[in-house]
Amino acid sequence: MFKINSLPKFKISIKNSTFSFSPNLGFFLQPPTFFLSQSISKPYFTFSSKATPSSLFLLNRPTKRLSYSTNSSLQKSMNTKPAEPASQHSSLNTPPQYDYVDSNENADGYVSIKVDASSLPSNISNPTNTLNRSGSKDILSKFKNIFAAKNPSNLSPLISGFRVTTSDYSSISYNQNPPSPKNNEMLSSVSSTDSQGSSTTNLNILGSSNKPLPVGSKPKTFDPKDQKKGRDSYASAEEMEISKKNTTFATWKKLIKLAKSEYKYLGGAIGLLLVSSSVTMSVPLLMGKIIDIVTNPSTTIPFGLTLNQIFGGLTVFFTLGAFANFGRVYLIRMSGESIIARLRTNLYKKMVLQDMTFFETNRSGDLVSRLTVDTTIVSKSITTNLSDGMRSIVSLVTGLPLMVYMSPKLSLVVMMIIPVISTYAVVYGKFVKKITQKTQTAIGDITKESEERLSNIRIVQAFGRENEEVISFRNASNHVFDLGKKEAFASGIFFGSNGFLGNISILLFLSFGGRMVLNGEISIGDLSSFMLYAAYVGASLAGVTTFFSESMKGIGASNRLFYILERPPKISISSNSGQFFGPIEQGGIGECKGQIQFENVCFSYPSRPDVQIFNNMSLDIKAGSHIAIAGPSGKGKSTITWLLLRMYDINSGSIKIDGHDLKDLNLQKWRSNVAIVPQEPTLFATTIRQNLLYANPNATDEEIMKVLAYANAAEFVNNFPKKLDTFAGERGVSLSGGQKQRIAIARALLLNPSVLILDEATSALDSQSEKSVQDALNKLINGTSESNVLADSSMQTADDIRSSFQQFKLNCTVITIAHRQSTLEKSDIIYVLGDDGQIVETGSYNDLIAKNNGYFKHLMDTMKQ
Ligand SMILES: Nc1ncnc2c1ncn2[C@@H]1O[C@H](COP(=O)(O)OP(=O)(O)OP(=O)(O)O)[C@@H](O)[C@H]1O
Repeated sequence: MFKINSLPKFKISIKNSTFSFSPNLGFFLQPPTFFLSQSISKPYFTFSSKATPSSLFLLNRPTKRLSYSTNSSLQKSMNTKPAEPASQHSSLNTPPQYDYVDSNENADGYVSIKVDASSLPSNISNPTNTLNRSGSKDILSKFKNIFAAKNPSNLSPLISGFRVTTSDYSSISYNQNPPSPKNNEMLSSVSSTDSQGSSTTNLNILGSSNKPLPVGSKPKTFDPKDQKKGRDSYASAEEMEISKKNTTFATWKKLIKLAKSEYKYLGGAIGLLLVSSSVTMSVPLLMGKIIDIVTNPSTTIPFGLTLNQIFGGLTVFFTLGAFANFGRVYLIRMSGESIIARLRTNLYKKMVLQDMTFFETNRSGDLVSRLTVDTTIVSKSITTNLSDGMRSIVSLVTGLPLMVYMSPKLSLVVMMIIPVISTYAVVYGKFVKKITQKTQTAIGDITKESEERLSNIRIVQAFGRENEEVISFRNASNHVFDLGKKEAFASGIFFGSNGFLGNISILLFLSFGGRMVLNGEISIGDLSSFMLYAAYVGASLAGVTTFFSESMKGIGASNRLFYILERPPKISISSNSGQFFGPIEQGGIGECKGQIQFENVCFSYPSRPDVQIFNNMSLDIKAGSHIAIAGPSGKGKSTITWLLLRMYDINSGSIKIDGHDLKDLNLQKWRSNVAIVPQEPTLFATTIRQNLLYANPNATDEEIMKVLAYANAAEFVNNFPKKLDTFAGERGVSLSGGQKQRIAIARALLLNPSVLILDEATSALDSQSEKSVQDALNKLINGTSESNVLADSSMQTADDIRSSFQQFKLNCTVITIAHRQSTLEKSDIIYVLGDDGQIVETGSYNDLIAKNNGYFKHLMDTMKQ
């Protein structure tokens, strides 16, 4: 395990870039997890020193400035953020008067420090907080803070981690005369003297309070504008390009097309809609007639019916209407659900068939949001909303002529309002479309941020970033709220004024209508019918405008779906095109032997076209050979494997498998010939058995145990109470790094591949385990072992299992990417990647290491240091 005292020399590393951490952080995080956003891009310091008699480690979070000094005149100081104008932070200009209360040295040499923060500056709330945390051995590995406020939202950025690891320190005291902090910085300082009194170390940590925030500044957390930066910008540019082509009319056509397969149900629903609407629209007419009959006994009743017979008949008529309405709603809802299910499946299918660039530029949380939220909105807009809209339109187009029929004069009065409302509806609808697209994007942002953070909660907690994450989430959530507020305001104005206009038209109607009744131009019954029709028409008009605005919401959301549905993957993974390895009589090109040739390959990642990874790089790997690829970090070793799987297309040159150009091969089938154990193996949140079956769903438990034994994993799996049924946790979080790697090796072996790629496959194992996995693999690869078979449940250890192996040889090409000598030694040929994107040396380990000024020899020598 990593020991502070063993650090070689004085080191300072600054993390002010989101994507790069210095190697010394790797001690704590295996594998290091990087967040793909700006929110932890604050400077991060690790600090260690052997320049003092004892080692000292400091872990300091969003500290603005850090200075370190020893009496040996070693001084480092950094400013990581331009200072805020002093005037804004005058109250923070005074150094805080922390009272040092207690320090206590644990038996293991770690020091706990207690600081009374009661005299914190008044603008920091909860001034009675006591900073009190003690260190333990765990602190280093878990990044627990020694200093932290009880209410971290007030003080968290102050000093987040401090630890002195030495038994030499006899005292730690608070420096009463710290240097003046600048602007909003607050200062804490610890000085210590070693037991011999021969050396003093002063640590001055200048931090800042995040409450109150400096005027005009925000914590660097979620900023919607950030979403436009970095990798999101690539996706949004492409998405905007596609969205631009989708006019409202074109989108509508596509939406209707989506509903096409439901035409039987939707047709039935439209039929029932006409029935129920006819019933509804006849109500005012019938009511008017009944009022006239009741108020004027001389009125003749049609067909000589009695009033009771009329009521009985109407009850039957209305029941028919009710059934028709039920059928309409049921059919519409059912079609809606069916469309959602189909839409989601199509969308998911399109997503999983996309190329890597798509996934590098679109975050999974956002994609999930499109799959769930947007599909629901779209489906609603083409079913329920469409149905309600149609009902309103039917009411409108039947109600209006009836009104005109009853009284053209009154109709003219009422209809004066219609153009105003319609214009209004169009303007409002356009606004709603825009805001919905923005809101859905913002919801997608929330989903992707929270999904990423929650799935990496260990890192969040280990870095003590809970607070910032909550702030970031709150900001993202507030962004949605802000958009919602705008929509609410617009809706308020729209519906409020609509209601007002409706009421004004009623007033006009009553004043005109009343006079007409008095003049005998219209009967009371007809006026009542007219009033009911006017009410229906008014409601329909409101319905039509709602339909319009809801449709615009649907269109806004559907543009987010059509971007994916219509995006042709840059590399097609279609299952029925191209040549495939397999029996010639079945249309194949013969079984895959595993010969691999890279010829003058030039490549740069699409998201970073300016950085050339390979420049006329050539490789020739014989079928069935065991080769290794070596080279300094970041030179493209893993990239070779991604190109081999055609995750990306090369810029020029060619890659051939058994002489066939990779571009001519059926990708799905080619990939099924390759097994990869990646640097960071990923397991799914299911049992170990299911994870293994992912490679080969037909494998038996016996075969599973066999490959587990080869991967030196049988023993620990057998030791789990639930053995193969042990749950691996999300992304394999319930297993250690080494255990995950071994399961991943077993999974790869279970595929029985033609090409096996081991990308640092044993890097997380201790040397003993690595040796045993490598031995097993080497035996498999070279076929010298009496290996094979096994797993009878009575066999408890890997040795038991291995001893029952029979002759077995892994008959495939093996590509190993490794740094360790023990791994490299075993390969037939090593290809060494150099600085200029080419293979600079090729040969066996012994040949390469024998070259005195050789690149490989130099590489190996550097790693030994
Ligand atoms: N998806 C990507 N998009 C853009 N650049 C990438 C991508 N993946 C890797 N790179 C860059 O390509 C270069 C080669 O990366 P690669 O992972 O192949 O290196 P490597 O030799 O395997 O390194 P290591 O030994 O550290 O694993 C690096 O500079 C890396 O930053």
